[in-house]
Amino acid sequence: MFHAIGSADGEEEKAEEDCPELVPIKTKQREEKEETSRPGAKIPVTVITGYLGAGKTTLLNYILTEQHSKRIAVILNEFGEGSALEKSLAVSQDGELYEEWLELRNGCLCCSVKDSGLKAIENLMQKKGKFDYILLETTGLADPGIITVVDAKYGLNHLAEEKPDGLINEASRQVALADIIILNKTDLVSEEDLSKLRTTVRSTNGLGKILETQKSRVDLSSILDLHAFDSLSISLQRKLQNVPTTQPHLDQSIITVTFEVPGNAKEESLNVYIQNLLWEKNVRNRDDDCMEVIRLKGLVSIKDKPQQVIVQGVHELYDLEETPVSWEDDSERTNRLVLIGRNLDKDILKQLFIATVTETENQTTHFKEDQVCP
Ligand SMILES: Nc1nc2c(ncn2[C@@H]2O[C@H](COP(=O)(O)OP(=O)(O)OP(=O)(O)O)[C@@H](O)[C@H]2O)c(=O)[nH]1
Ligand SMILES: [Zn+2]
Repeated sequence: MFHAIGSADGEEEKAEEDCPELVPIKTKQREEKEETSRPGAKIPVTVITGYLGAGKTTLLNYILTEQHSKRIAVILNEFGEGSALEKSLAVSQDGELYEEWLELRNGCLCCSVKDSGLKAIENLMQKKGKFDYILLETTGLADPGIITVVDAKYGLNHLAEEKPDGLINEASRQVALADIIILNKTDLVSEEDLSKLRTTVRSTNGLGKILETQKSRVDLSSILDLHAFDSLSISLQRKLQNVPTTQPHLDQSIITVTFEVPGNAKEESLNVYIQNLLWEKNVRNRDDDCMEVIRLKGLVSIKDKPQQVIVQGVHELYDLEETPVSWEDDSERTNRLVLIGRNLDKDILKQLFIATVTETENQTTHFKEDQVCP
């Protein structure tokens, strides 16, 4: 999610006019109600991320110029000086400069912002009303609905890059967070190298859809329905069922762990389980390394709730969302979780979840209150 930053009292009145009032966060619930009564009322925001030069702008330009029936808004969120202007020019085709939204013939809009993505999106809502999709290019934001573009030629190097202090490198993090991973520039590598990259990417993120492209020319229908897809818990259930637990490809590398536990969890116990992983970070594996969860996704069964609940987590943020789908009967109730991260031990994670569901006291075995992970 975007964090609202209060706008400075400006000398520039024009800029202030363009910046609408920020909407308080408490409107979220109302919006969700609206969405259920009016399907499709929420516009999906997709973040396009990826290593320097992987092909993000190429992808956006492709979307902006390709003929399709969708109304798409693209926000180029460039943080570097100068590059925004360069990109604007590249996109506008006729060389027209814009600070405003640039309308393209195929029903798309494009805009470049340097600071808050939120400002640009709200601006867009006020001026243009309805869009099918909003795409946002960035190198840093983390939010569900993420497309990561990977350079087929240098991707493996980026993924293997070692960071000081054992930190997770940026390329791995981007792949771990992605819903869709585009292996771009396939023209530059042999089938053998491509297959190595595919295997590494798959072992990092067992959940995401992998696509292969040249010049980021991807089938648009396959990348534009990320949120729509997830809100249907039936498809999520089917999708999660096919996710395998992966083996670490490199030492200390990110893997995907998945398991299923039948039964109901009390909402409070479920929160404790998730918070121990994402917030307290006090769950350790057999080597006493802290588990680091980057992404968490699941379909869970909560005690006294007839509906299936989706849990989504990205780094420290997570939320539980009731779906409109009810469990058919009690025998069917089951929890399916997918966790992507480092030092993950499937057995321990599953055991802890079983303890959560059955409310036995073995919760403490792998939690060390006094030894919080960095
Ligand atoms: N050979 C080859 N080159 C490509 C392909 N896709 C993109 N490129 C080139 O790769 C370079 C970088 O592409 P961009 O789309 O600017 O990459 P980006 O991710 O937006 O880059 P930054 O914004 O700098 O991080 C450009 O020169 C593209 O023309 C491809 O499939 N094959
Ligand atoms: Zn770019």
